[in-house]
Amino acid sequence: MAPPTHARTGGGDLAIEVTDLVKTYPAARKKPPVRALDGLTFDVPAGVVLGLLGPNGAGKSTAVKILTTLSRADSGTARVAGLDVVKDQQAVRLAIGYVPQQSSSDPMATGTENLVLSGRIYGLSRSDSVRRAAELLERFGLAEAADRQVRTYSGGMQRKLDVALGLVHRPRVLFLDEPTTGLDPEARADLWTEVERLSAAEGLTVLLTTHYLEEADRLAAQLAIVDHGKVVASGSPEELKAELHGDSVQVELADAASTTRVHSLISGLRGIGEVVVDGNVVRARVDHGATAVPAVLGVLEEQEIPVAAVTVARPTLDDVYLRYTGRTFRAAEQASDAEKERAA
Ligand SMILES: Nc1ncnc2c1ncn2[C@@H]1O[C@H](COP(=O)(O)OP(=O)(O)OP(=O)(O)O)[C@@H](O)[C@H]1O
Repeated sequence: MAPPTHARTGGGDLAIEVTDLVKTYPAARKKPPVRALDGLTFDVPAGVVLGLLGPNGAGKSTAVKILTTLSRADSGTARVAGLDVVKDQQAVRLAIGYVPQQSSSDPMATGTENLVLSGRIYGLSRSDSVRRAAELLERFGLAEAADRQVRTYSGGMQRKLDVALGLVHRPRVLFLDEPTTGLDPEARADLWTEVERLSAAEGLTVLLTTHYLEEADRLAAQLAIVDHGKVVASGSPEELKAELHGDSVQVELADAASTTRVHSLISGLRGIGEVVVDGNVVRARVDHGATAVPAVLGVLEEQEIPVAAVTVARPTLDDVYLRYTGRTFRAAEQASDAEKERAA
């Protein structure tokens, strides 16, 4: 497998530069230490939305905590808005906005009160804070709810307020940690539109972490795919998918018990690349979808294996992830969840 060649974009005005970050959490309760970052390297050109995509436990939040000065790496360097996150900690804090996974708003205060307080904390005068609060509430479609307590907001409204809170002091770089986790599809799409608008209209650099492939595909102009604390591939979603030639054939089986047999039958056909099993679905990378499907269906019919559905698709980010890590995104998430349960 060829190593990723474009983890660095090189040249231009870089808003974030991350070089070889390593972070190990110490051993706890007879558990071994956890190497959360293992030489993480990537950069983000100014004005770009970069998605740090990886399954749970890949190290995304740890990276964001280091870049937002909330945690320190064991080694490696990171610069944000041209400033070193260790040596220029205070200046970094003023140059960035950070929207953590957990909401930081006060549920008993109104939207306006939350924003005004945040403005005051950042050193804005009272009148500037009030003006900025009104401007942000308007921009995020929250003006009508401005004087309501935040606890009465829907999940989507609360998340928009969280993003607004991160923007009060007009940062140059905005960090969004898993911004749409827990939101329904409509609220998620709504927030995507807001983030797109922000980056387009204001030239804001946005680093967002996500474990939603669809979110990464839709929102990020550049992606860094993270696995076990390292960037395994990077580029625009289109570039990453275009690197995979051919198509992806998915065979959904009526009976999950036959997946192993189907895996070996399909693997034996000509023109077939990697074959993986994902639940009752067997997925294969093929040179040509149009010629592979009749061959796949032929061999399954011959063996009298019932098929629920067959689909042919252009490569997805899941295929990209599979190519660089050897497992599907869903399998990686399940493994990470199982690991967490064991550790608990
Ligand atoms: N404070 C901590 N102490 C010990 N281990 C930690 C700590 N924080 C994170 N980890 C471990 O470090 C690894 C990376 O975690 P991190 O939260 O950075 O991943 P992530 O990609 O953001 O995933 P998630 O979306 O689940 O937060 C995981 O194995 C996690 O269990």
